[in-house]
Amino acid sequence: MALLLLRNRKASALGIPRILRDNVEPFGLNSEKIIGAFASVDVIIRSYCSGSGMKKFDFTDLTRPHTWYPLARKKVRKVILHVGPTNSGKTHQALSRLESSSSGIYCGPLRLLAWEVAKRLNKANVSCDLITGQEREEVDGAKHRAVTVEMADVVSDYDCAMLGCKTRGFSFTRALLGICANELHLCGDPAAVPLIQQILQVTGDDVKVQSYERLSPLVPLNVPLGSFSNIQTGDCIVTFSRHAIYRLKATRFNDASSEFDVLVASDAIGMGLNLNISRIIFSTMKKFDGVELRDLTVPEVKQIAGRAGRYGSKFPVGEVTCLDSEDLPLLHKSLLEPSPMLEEHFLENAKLSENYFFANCEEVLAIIGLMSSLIQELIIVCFHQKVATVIDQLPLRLHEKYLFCISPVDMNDDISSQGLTQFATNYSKKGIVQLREIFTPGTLQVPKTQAALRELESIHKVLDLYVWLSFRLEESFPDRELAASQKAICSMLIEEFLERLGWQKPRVKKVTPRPKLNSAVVSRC
Ligand SMILES: Nc1ncnc2c1ncn2[C@@H]1O[C@H](COP(=O)(O)OP(=O)(O)OP(=O)(O)O)[C@@H](O)[C@H]1O
Ligand SMILES: [Mg+2]
Repeated sequence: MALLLLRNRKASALGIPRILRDNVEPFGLNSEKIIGAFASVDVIIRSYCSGSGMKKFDFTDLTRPHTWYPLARKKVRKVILHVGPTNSGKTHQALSRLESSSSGIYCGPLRLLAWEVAKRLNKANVSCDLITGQEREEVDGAKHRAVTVEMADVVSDYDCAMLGCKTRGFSFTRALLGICANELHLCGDPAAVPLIQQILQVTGDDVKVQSYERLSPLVPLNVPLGSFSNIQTGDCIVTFSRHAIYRLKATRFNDASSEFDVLVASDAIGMGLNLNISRIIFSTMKKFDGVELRDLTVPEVKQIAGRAGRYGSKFPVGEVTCLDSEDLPLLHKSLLEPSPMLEEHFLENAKLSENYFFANCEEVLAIIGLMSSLIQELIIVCFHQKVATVIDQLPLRLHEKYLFCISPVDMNDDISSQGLTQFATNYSKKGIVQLREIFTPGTLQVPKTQAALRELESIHKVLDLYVWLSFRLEESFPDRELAASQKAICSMLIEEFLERLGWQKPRVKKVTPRPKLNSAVVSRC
């Protein structure tokens, strides 16, 4: 599901918004101001493009998204909600069930988690594919798949499915409603239960709640870290921006003579990873969320703090503290408070960058009213005006325009947006986009300045975009391997740059479950 919002004058950029605009009119919405509606992008785009199903699908009735997944609706799914605090064995229990099933799919919020599950299943001789936006590792004869949630398969029939409950907006809702499985396991905070129950009320599924208790203690400390000289082996310092991670790695812990085994991580670490961590240290309790610098929420604090002292790890008791003493009260308070029940906070939760806007909140809310119980799980899919404008000029078919519009491109980054434009232009002209004609690998070199570092990061994004497109337009983007190897070189050169700043290269480059901690970095994948 998505809320499509575009400026009126861009209404025809993709053709689709006009259809939506025309069809939301019966609701009495003012199409001059708002051209949006909740809709299943999947269903709309696919049925529109294929020319089939359009007659059957009533655009004006957006109130019954569960009916968009007829395969799942053929079953009365047994849905098990595994709920409890962090480190209580929810994932372990659900995965055990997945492992023993005859066929299954795991949908995780993070690539690392999908990777961890694929590894675990394959190790247990349960062949399992790994599928994310940017990679596909298929195992012969596999009846199991570990995927990132946006890749959830809603067109196959599984015995068992598992869905990580750290929400990812519409992808999560689509998977929740659309996965066709005899059993569906969800793991998460008790605060999500009423909402999930409400969402699933209309599906006829059989929903059960299974509660868990923490398996090992987590102790909030009364003393802050104060100084980095107090860092100990097993510590994990959590920060909220990639540059802060680099800075901390480079200037604090990574002295070549340092004996410390320390992990520097972003908040992505909170999404269920199992690592050997003795003490979590919040470098700050504030996070820039794309709009403003705000305090961490109760669930965020709990999720991140919950990485310390994982059951079965080297550290049977976890500790948590902050770098600065002034942050301790918020830490302690957050750990004591129950997570707020998930409610309808659509507009507050929706984040818009300067290129987007809510056309008319009252009217948006009128539409939202149609979907009341689902709102929490919805996110806005805004077709970026810049992308739509660029793509609309090109002689592409609708589904191709749609694909370029939803591609993971950072249009605020000049090099990335140029990359997308060039890919789309070449594709429309020649039908084939050869990376070597666009990109000269020889130009890659170790950056010497912060600006050069940013440029290299942008090139990495462009290569990533190429890989993403190559999975969707395989024949037209044939140089996936070259792109992937160049991406690896980019990462190496970035590490090289950091090393020159005094950062000690980690012995473990990829964060694996329970790695030897040594200044590894976990960031959102
Ligand atoms: N019954 C068990 N036997 C052995 N190990 C277990 C068992 N239950 C949990 N564990 C281990 O304890 C650790 C924490 O469990 P798990 O990851 O399932 O917690 P969780 O409740 O999903 O936590 P989070 O909310 O942080 O994701 C994992 O390393 C897991 O393998
Ligand atoms: Mg978990």
